[in-house]
Amino acid sequence: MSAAGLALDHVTLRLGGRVVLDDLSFDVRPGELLALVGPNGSGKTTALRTLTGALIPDAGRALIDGRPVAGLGRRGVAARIAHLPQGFRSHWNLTVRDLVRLGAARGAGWWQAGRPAAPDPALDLGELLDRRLDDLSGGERARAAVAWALAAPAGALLADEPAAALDIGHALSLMQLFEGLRGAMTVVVVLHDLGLALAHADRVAVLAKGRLLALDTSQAVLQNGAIEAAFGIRPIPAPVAAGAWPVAVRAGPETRGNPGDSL
Ligand SMILES: Nc1ncnc2c1ncn2[C@@H]1O[C@H](COP(=O)(O)OP(=O)(O)OP(=O)(O)O)[C@@H](O)[C@H]1O
Repeated sequence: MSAAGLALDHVTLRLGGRVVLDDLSFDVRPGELLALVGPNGSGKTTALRTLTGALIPDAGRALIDGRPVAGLGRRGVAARIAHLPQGFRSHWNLTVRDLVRLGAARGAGWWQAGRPAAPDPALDLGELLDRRLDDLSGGERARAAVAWALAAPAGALLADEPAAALDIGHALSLMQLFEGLRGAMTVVVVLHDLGLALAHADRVAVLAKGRLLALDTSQAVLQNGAIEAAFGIRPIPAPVAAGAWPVAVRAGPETRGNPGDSL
């Protein structure tokens, strides 16, 4: 399966009477690693769920490879997109091995799914395969969830805060795993850690109040003021070697008040 191109095209979406996505448009190029960042409530999860067709826009459309998501059906979307929701939990207290098997059956059926490949070594699940999910730590469960998401072939992975529970070593391994998928798969990853986003993504989309402030390279979003405008903080490039954390993020005096107030 080839990497999928994704897009939101002038999407406006209301939830509970409030505009959550406000004329939001962006393209994700086939095979790129795109980080989606923005303050709490800025619409990141809603944008991913719109791309999967789980939420229907009031205006505009979501597209996979140029085709409206609405016309693909649930199975059509599942065959193309792996969606790892925020705080993923399995309904059953499976072993990690069975969770990965379940992931391999997504979009097909148990009877059609081949044997899943072993989880990527970057996920460090070798010792955990026969442990049950309820007996794992939050970060171990989060790594198992990524293995679930990647167990079936798909043209794109939409991962909502997959690194939130991970220690720094496992978070870096996860981002390296995503980098390794480049080209073969499109990856959209929601991250709260700006260091991870800026260090590893091909491009960074900055959301605030349901609007796109920037979609550009890390260098560009650091320089064009989008990070300041979205979060009310000042990103400071750190003097570290390439490949390490490229920025430190320090609160500035302008952090008082609500992020995005200047929009
Ligand atoms: N079912 C709902 N009904 C009403 N409002 C909702 C509903 N779901 C989400 N919202 C609101 O939509 C806005 C965007 O939510 P969303 O989960 O997309 O934000 P987010 O950027 O992913 O936030 P976070 O960083 O906190 O995970 C929030 O203000 C949220 O309260």
